[in-house]
Amino acid sequence: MPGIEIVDVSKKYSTGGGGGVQVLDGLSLSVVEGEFRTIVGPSGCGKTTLLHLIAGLESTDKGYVTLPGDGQLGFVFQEPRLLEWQTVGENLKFALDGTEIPKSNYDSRITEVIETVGLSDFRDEYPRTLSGGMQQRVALARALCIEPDVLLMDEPFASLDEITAKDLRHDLLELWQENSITILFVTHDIREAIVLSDTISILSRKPADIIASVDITSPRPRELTDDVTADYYQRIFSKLNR
Ligand SMILES: Nc1ncnc2c1ncn2[C@@H]1O[C@H](COP(=O)(O)OP(=O)(O)OP(=O)(O)O)[C@@H](O)[C@H]1O
Repeated sequence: MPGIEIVDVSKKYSTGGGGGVQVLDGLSLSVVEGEFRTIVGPSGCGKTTLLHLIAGLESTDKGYVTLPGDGQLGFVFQEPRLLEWQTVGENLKFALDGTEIPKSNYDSRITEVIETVGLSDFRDEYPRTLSGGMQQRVALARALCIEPDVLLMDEPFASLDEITAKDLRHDLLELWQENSITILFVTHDIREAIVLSDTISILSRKPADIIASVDITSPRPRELTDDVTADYYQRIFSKLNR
């Protein structure tokens, strides 16, 4: 089934001094529908730019992107980016307002998604009263409540402590397995990528190209400390470091 198709995409940012920064130059990538794909690559190579182009937050100079299903898209950033003056429930309602989902379904949808991320008792709380990990759970709930076909995740666990990140990785995999969502995940953490992904695509320095895509075939659940994780790490790191 067609998933995310990124076809011959180029992007150059203009800079103050003229010239500009060519971040992507004819990049193509196919992600199968329902796949969990992770992108790793050197800092500044264009990973966030790629997610922004897929989400339509930036426009491409050349090439195009197609999405599976109705193209409904959820985005989870490194920071939760919640509306501080709205409760957890209101934050989700705000996201639903941008969709075709009938208003009469909002309440049940919000109840279901908040329960899924384990925050049922916090629906009427304001973000500032929640820990960083709980806020990131709300951000995940907000992305999920719109019934996305695609979830784009830009280093979503990078600012969390390791225990919280581990819990969230576990929950994310469960959610992904229960709902047929195509996930494109960006991380600096190669071991995190191995624990989560079906396939890891390694980007070069900018203008970014795909150096290699490595299928992770070991059975889930996987741990950061597994021997097989260490083997994949060596393989991926050596390609990344070329
Ligand atoms: N709006 C912008 N205007 C000009 N240059 C930009 C803009 N956004 C990003 N860049 C530049 O484009 C390049 C790619 O940035 P991007 O954030 O996509 O990389 P990244 O791989 O996500 O980086 P990191 O891993 O450090 O988060 C960088 O050199 C960055 O400075």
